[in-house]
Parts: sequence; structure tokens; C-alpha cells
Amino acid sequence: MPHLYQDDSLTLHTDLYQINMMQTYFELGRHKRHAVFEVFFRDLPFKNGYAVFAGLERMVDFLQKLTFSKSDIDYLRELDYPEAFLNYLENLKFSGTVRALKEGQLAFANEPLVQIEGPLAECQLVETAILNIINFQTLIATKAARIKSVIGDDPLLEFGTRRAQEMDAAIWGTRAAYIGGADATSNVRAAKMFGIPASGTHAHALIQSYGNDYDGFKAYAMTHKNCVFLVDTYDTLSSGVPAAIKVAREFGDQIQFQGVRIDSGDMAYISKKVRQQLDDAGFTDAKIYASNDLDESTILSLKMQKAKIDVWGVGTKLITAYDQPALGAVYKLVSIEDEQGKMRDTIKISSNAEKVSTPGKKQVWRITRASDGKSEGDYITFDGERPDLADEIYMFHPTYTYINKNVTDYQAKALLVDVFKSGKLVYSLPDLQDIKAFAKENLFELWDEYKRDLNPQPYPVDLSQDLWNHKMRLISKVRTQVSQQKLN
Ligand SMILES: Nc1ncnc2c1ncn2[C@@H]1O[C@H](COP(=O)(O)OP(=O)(O)OP(=O)(O)O)[C@@H](O)[C@H]1O
Ligand SMILES: O=P(O)(O)OC[C@H]1O[C@H](OP(=O)(O)OP(=O)(O)O)[C@H](O)[C@@H]1O
Ligand SMILES: O=C(O)c1cccnc1
Repeated sequence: MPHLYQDDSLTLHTDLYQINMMQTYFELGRHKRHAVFEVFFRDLPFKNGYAVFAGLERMVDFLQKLTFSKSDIDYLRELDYPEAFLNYLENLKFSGTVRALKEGQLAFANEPLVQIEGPLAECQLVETAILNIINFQTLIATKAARIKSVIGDDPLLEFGTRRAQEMDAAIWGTRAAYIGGADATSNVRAAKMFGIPASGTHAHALIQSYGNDYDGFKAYAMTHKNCVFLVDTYDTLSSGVPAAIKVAREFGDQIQFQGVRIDSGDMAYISKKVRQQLDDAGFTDAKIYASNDLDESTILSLKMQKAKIDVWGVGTKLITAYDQPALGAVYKLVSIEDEQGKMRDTIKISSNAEKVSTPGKKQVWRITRASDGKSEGDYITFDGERPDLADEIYMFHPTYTYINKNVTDYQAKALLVDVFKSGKLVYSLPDLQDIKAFAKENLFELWDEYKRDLNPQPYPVDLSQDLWNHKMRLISKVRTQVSQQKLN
């Protein structure tokens, strides 16, 4: 086992280079300069049309508890950081201001999801953990939403813990999956911690230990009221389902025969046969559960084949975000206090147009039509611009500016909400059930074209005219400065 410290903290859950930069800032008297960083991703995960933002609650907890413990400082001393710097770290608490999307909010590429401002060194320290949390949880919430979008109203059970990237990922991934669309989880600890419905059937081992389906189901029925029997251990149609029916008949009202689970084979063919067998036996209410490497494409295919599946158990491909292991959200400096105490907006230029950052402290607005609440797109402004008070806005594509429209009769909703003000938590964290309901509600705002799993239309994320002008000015200013710079 690794060293376990009595005073373990998550504060060192950062990359060494953050501490190194903090040291530079500290020793050169720059650590208290006011800075603004923003978190955003450049590409939506899974080629989906939207992402479901998740991770805020854990991020808040992390920031609230941000202090270097004695053993943290001792460890940094071993790494040879100077005493004056260690003294500074010893007294450090998060004193910054944070705005973020609410959990469950729909998010799109190139818009700020989280905005952290405060003393430069503090903002730098927290980058790694914030990205770690937001990237993972947003990824899993989005994957769950994709899966749920093909499942519709049928229950989606999250079964992934055994295949997750270790324990933390199973726990927080389960929470994120619940926000995005899962209805219950097999992970008992996650269910207990977050108030997620716990759900489960039984494994093949139970049947194997009794040697046949009938004895296995009977044993389970003797010890449980609610029964879902796993019918594919030996032969689903000739043994599993007939044995489940026999036990259900024998136990009658003593149990609630909820249904059967199939976990192998051609699930379209088998589920139809199973449905027939259950119906013929009079168990028309018994549900058919399915699991086995399911994801949105196999589920969609099974739906198209009219598989008779009522409840979907999804593990590996959900909890590991199988087809895309990471979301690439980044944390970029957008504004910094200069020598004169004035804020100076910063930009990062790249030969790749998509990678040029948008300078300045911003706000994101969701523009919806007043008539039906459908979204026209997102509109990024300088903080302080008020599109919600205007009668008309001009929305244009930030690269292909000839794609544009004037929007009237709209509502503009500011998406970044206050979370911390000067280190003090000012946001009351919603209940998980409310977050889940909020995520579902948000989807109603999106046109179906943006929601389809395959090749969705790109959702407009536009800059206000002022912000766009500012970005263009800064690009040419920085280019001029770089070309005039004499390095030798
Ligand atoms: N009718 C179907 N249409 C499309 N995909 C299906 C259908 N039936 C099953 N599948 C999927 O095909 C894959 C079959 O995988 P696999 O060959 O591992 O299963 P199996 O051999 O039936 O069971 P086991 O897991 O015991 O090896 C799974 O991902 C399953 O979800
Ligand atoms: O396929 P997933 O989407 O990851 O769903 C979870 C899987 O975990 C279980 O299988 P496992 O082989 O671990 O155990 P079991 O078959 O003995 O239940 C279960 O039967 C599912 O097949
Ligand atoms: O309850 C189940 O059926 C279950 C739980 C975890 C993994 N696979 C199946």
C-alpha cells in the first residue's frame, strides 16, 4: 500500500508544473496579480451534438477544502522548494471567484464552462483537478445522454463498476451517468452516497453454484421478494425461461416476478421468443432485461429489429466512455492584471484557426425563441454586455461570418452562474434529482437536428460583435508584436 497520511488532502492533486509556476509567480511578486481563466473544450465528445455538463459539485468540494496539509508541505520541502514559498503555501486558501454552468446544463464547443478568477498562483494551482473532474464527469454524462436518447422511456440501468477505471471513476461516473440519463445503478455505494436508486438482478454464479436454473431461481425466490431471473446460463429458451416460469408459478404471490434478464446471444431473436414464452404462460407484465456490451448503436439496432426488451443494463461502454476515453477541455488564461493594475486580455494564437482562444472575461447566453422556447444558439459576450435587455441581436458564425441572422422575439439566459465570490461559496448546490430533471428539461430546448446521435447539425456558438472585434484586434496586435520582437 502507498503511504497513507492522517492529514491527506487533495491539494497536491495537481501537476508539478503548477507548483513550479506558482513558485515563479511568488518569488517574482506576481502571485497575487488578478487573473481570469476559463475552461472550455474544442470538440464535442462522441461527435455528439451537445455535451451535458457535470462535475460542479465535486469541484466545489475540492475548492472549499483547498489547503496544504502539514504532510503536503513536508513533502514539498523534500522536493526542495524554498521555505518562504512553503510558508506562503501553508497559509493558502482558495480566495477566488468562480462562475460555472449548472450541472446538467447543455454545453457546446468553445464556450466557457467554468470561469475562475483570483490571485494568479491560486488559479494556476487548481487547473489540474478542475479539468480532471469536469472532463471525466461531463464525458460520462454525455455518453449516458446519448444512450438514453435511443432508449427513450425504458429504464437504463448503470452496470459498469467492474469495468470502470478504478473506484473513483465508478463512483463519480455513476453520478454523472445518472445526471445524463441512467435511471438506477448497480453500485451500492454510489446509490447510498448520492441517493440514486439501487437496482440489480443476479449473476450466472448463483445458477452455476446450484448446477441448474430451476434450483438457482428457487433459492433466490426463497430469499427475495422481487425477482428478476438471469435465464441464459445454460440455454435461455429450453431451460432458463421455462425454469423461471415454473418458479414464478410455484411461488405465486410470495414473490414479485418482475421478469428475466438475457445476457448473450442474438438479443433480437431471443427476446422475441422469450416474450412469447412469458406471455403464453400468462406473465404478460414480466419485463425482459438485457445486458451484454450494449451501447447506443447496439440498442438502436435492437430497437429497429423490434427486440422485445424493456429494461437496458449498460456497463462497460457507458462507464468507460468506450469510444472516446477523454474529453479535451482546457483551462486558458483570458485576462491578467498588468503592472499598472489594469486588466489586460490575453489570447493564445495558433496556426490552427480553431485553436485561437477568445480573449477576455465572458458570459454565455442561451438564446431561445420567445414563441416556443427553442434554442437559436449560444451567444458569447463580454461580461457586462446585456443581450437580455436588447430587442434584437445579430448572430453570426465567428469564422464564416457570411452565415448570420438577426434575431428578435427571443429570450437570453445567462448560463454562467455565481458559485464562489472571493472564496466564499454563494451557490446552493441543487439536489441530484433536480440536476437530473434539469438536464432532461434542457434537451427540450434543442431542435431534434442537434440531438440525433449520428451526424447532428452543428449548434451555433457565436460571439457578440464587440467580442469578435476585440478578438480580431488582439490577433493582429499580437502578430505585430511578435514580428517586431528582437530576440537577439
Ligand atoms: N440482434 C442483435 N443485433 C445487434 N447486436 C446484437 C444483437 N444481439 C446481440 N448483439 C450484440 O452483439 C454483441 C455480441 O457479443 P458476444 O459475441 O460477446 O456475445 P455472446 O457470445 O452472445 O455472449 P458472451 O458475452 O457470453 O460471449 C454484444 O455487444 C451484443 O450486445
Ligand atoms: O456488458 P456490460 O455492458 O459491461 O454490462 C455488465 C456486464 O457485467 C456482467 O457480466 P460479467 O461477465 O461480469 O458477469 P456475469 O455474466 O457472471 O454476470 C453482466 O452480466 C453484463 O454482461
Ligand atoms: O444486477 C445486474 O444484473 C448486474 C450488475 C452488474 C453488472 N452486471 C449485471
